[in-house]
Amino acid sequence: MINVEEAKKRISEILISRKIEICPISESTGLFCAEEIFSPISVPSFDNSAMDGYALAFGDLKPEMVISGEVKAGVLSVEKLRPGTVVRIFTGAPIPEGADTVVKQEVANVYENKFLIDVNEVKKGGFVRKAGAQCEVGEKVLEVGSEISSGTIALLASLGIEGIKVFSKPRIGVILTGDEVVEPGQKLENGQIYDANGPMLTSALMKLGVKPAFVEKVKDDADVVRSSVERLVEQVDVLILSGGISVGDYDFVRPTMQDMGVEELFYKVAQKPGKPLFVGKLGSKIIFALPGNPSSSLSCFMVYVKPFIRHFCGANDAFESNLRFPLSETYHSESILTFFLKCQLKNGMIHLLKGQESFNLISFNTATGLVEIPGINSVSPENSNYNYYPF
Ligand SMILES: Nc1nc2c(c(=O)[nH]1)N[C@H]1C(S)=C(S)[C@@H](COP(=O)(O)OP(=O)(O)OC[C@H]3O[C@@H](n4cnc5c(N)ncnc54)[C@H](O)[C@@H]3O)O[C@H]1N2
Ligand code: MOO
Repeated sequence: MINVEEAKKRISEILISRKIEICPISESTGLFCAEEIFSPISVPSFDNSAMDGYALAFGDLKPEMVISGEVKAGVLSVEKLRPGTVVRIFTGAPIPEGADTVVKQEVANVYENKFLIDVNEVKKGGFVRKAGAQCEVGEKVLEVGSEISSGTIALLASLGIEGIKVFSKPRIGVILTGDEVVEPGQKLENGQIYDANGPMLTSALMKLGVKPAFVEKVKDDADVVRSSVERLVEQVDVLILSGGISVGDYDFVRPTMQDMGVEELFYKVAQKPGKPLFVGKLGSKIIFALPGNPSSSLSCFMVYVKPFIRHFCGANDAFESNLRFPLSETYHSESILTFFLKCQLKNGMIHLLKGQESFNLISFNTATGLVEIPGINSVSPENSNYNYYPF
């Protein structure tokens, strides 16, 4: 059995080969950039007004000046400013040659074609958005591995970029084991339970922008588990199994991995829930076998599978889990295991919830995430910071 830090380290060291594709920017939200982007133009590409008002040369400023013309946004050619005069100007309109300052209309008085101003209200260069203020031509604006948000898309669009190279999402499939597990909608016979892990893992994957290639339920039968894994692993980059990974007579997942020659990266982590976690490699395929209890499955997903998938998707910060918050109460544990507890993050504090058993889902509804309580101390004091994993 290894500890949580060692398990995280081994996952962060898995080598993967990502694919790259070109994507229209409008379809790239949530993907990760696979190239450095350098601005093809300066933005703004011309000096322009930040306000509706009047443009003038600060050196010519006088309490009374003549309004000699008008410039509106979108005009393609603009006359030079006549010395000693002002021009009416609108937000986004080009600053005429000879002008260097804009006065917003709220502080000016206008009488016929006269512009009247308290000169103390005017700041040299005021309300002029200079060419290149956002970025200069050739300036780096995006790093490899940065996540594309609506804001990123606005930035790329402002540079006239229509498509970018992004990392392809991995293909991921889910296999659920357990003879007792039935689909919602079916009648529950004695000894049966409804499948919580299938919908839960699907939802957690969808949140990462990955639609599972399949979610297939298999019987607790050695031959069926093996033939299903052999067939389905071919279809994906990452295979996730739920259940059947413990030591019972009907837990066939680890023996299957051994029979198939899957290289075991680790099995069993000193943690609760989720101790019998298996991670392995078959050629270029990565296999996560998560324990069947839903809390154990979700906890292992959040702590190990999620960062790995984000890494596969191209995120450059996938393994930097720096969310740490103080506990609202002291937590006592006699265990050497690291605990991942369902909690609520409220007003910057972590509040532990009732019903922490790994079969118990009642607090999943109100939980905002998990908190990691290291197993080395028997007392985890309130107000100290602990790793937090948001759902
Ligand atoms: N002798 C030992 N027994 C167990 C150990 C151990 O160390 N020695 N570890 C326990 C721990 S910890 C866990 S966690 C479980 C993990 O067991 P498996 O991964 O083999 O999972 P199953 O036995 O198939 O199922 C466990 C539990 O979860 C329920 N389950 C399974 N699939 C689903 C699903 N899709 N939706 C909802 N619930 C599901 C299943 O009915 C079981 O109750 O092993 C302990 N045993
Ligand atoms: O540690 Mo198991 O994962 O109790 O539920």
